[in-house]
Amino acid sequence: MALLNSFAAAGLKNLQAGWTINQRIFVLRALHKSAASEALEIPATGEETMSGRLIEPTMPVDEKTELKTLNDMPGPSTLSNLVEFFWRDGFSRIHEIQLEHRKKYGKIFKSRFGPQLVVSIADRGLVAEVLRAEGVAPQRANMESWQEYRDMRGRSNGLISAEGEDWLNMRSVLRQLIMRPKDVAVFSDDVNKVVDDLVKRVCTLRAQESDGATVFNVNDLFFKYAMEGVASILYECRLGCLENNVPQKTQDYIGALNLMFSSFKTTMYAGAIPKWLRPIIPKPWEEFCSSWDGLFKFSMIHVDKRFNDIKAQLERGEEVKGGLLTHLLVTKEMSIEEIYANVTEMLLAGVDTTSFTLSWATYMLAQHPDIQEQIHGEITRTLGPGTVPTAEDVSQLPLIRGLVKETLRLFPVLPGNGRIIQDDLVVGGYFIPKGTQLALCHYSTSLEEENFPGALEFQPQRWVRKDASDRVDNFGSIPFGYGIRSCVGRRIAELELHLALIRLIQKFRIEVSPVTTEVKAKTHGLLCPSAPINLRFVDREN
Ligand code: HEM
Repeated sequence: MALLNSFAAAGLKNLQAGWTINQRIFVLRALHKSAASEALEIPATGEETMSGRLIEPTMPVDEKTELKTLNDMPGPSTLSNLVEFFWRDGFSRIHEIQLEHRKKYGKIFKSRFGPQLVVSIADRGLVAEVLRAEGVAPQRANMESWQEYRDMRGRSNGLISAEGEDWLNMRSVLRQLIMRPKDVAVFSDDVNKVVDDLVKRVCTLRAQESDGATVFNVNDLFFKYAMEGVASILYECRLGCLENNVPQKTQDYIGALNLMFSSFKTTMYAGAIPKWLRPIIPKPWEEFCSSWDGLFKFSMIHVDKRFNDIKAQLERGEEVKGGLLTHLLVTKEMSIEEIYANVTEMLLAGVDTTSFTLSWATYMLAQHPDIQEQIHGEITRTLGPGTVPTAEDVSQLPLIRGLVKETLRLFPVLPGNGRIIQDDLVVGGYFIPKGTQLALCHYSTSLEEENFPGALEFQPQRWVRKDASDRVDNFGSIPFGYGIRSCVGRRIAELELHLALIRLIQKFRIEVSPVTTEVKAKTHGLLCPSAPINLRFVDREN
């Protein structure tokens, strides 16, 4: 017992790496009763969630419980995965495959991709267990190709690609600056100026069409809005994305970004193709490097410019004022290389994610005119007609927040997320050894009827809290992740989304254009529209 207690005290971390699986299972079984429920922070039975249902304890604390191993776990064979992904274009249907596999194999299943084994978790309670058990520096995925590029060019890592202590240090700097709504509320005015330009751009684009209302492929427009918005915060300057003539440097950057995403499969292969094959198949790696070169170059130009402006101001004895970048440059909490890497990776993470969410949200509004009217009513009643909203106003507009949450529930930009577990773990009755790659199936849990009654319906009001005791932390839908490694840009994204949507709904009635056929989601790295979404923006009377 003393032995067990000392293990329990040291947590699961101390399970010796050199032990056989059976030895580790033995100790975990013994720990099961005494400590595992604490170590894994299993949610208490009866914990209430937003949908009013209970999180069931998924690891029954029962003496007779036998832990199963990965060998016992169901899942598709390597052959069927190969057919699914390479023959049936599974890369663009990863979200659908999640649903199919959940139905066929249950809440937890394994898949093999060549030598790589992935354990998929497709259940709200199990996802909660995994994320609540995370250590101080969780690892998302294997970032070898990102790391190789950075080593080759002598570049630092940003938050997305960093691990361990490096990541922890940078995360603790950024967390204090942008993780709370009130931290980002100071960017309201800057974002609102970008929203002004978005509204003007809608008017310019629709005026070019014969009906004076249609904007074709709204994602192009929202991509430019998201890039301009996030750059106004990260670089503290405007890029001119929403102007008629987009400046050449900005166009070059957009080209690099598109190369990174449009050749998603190619860049994925860049990581998957062994190094010795590169002389024979050089293109994926070359494209991967050249798009990173473009992204870094663009960030460096803007960071250096701000650095030189600050230096000049200091030399003139002027007070230096500014936002996030100014803070990082002045306090030197990060090295200049770390600043380059972080703004580069944040810009990369912050553009498509936000623009796809805006495309889906406006598409949903157009398809549900009654809901659009309810939201318009809430905005008008709360703000008065035509008032430009600020970040503070958003807390008074639960339906706008519900609109964003519901959009991200139905279309989680990251349909799945990854973790490489750093300690042996027991989840769903299985022993999963340290180092295993987990896939958290957010798309599938978001569409689970048990988690969200009427799961396929668009119901922003389901997120409106009835009173303060109404819990909203539903692990069924966590589009920004959860915990210490969750999205650091969440508050920035929400600010951009809320302010843009309020203004668009205030000014326009958004309708589906007759030339739009039903648009479904496809996976292209992120969950994105499979066809252009064309919408009509009709002036409202008020
Ligand atoms: C709708 C918009 C967005 C969504 C849905 C989203 C979602 C996510 C998700 C799911 C993760 C992984 C979390 C995890 O592993 O637990 C993530 C990570 C991250 N996101 Fe976002 N994101 C959005 C916008 C942004 C924006 C605007 C920025 C930057 C300004 C940003 C910067 C990042 C960074 C740097 C990380 C890595 C954090 C880390 O590893 O510490 N994201 N995001």
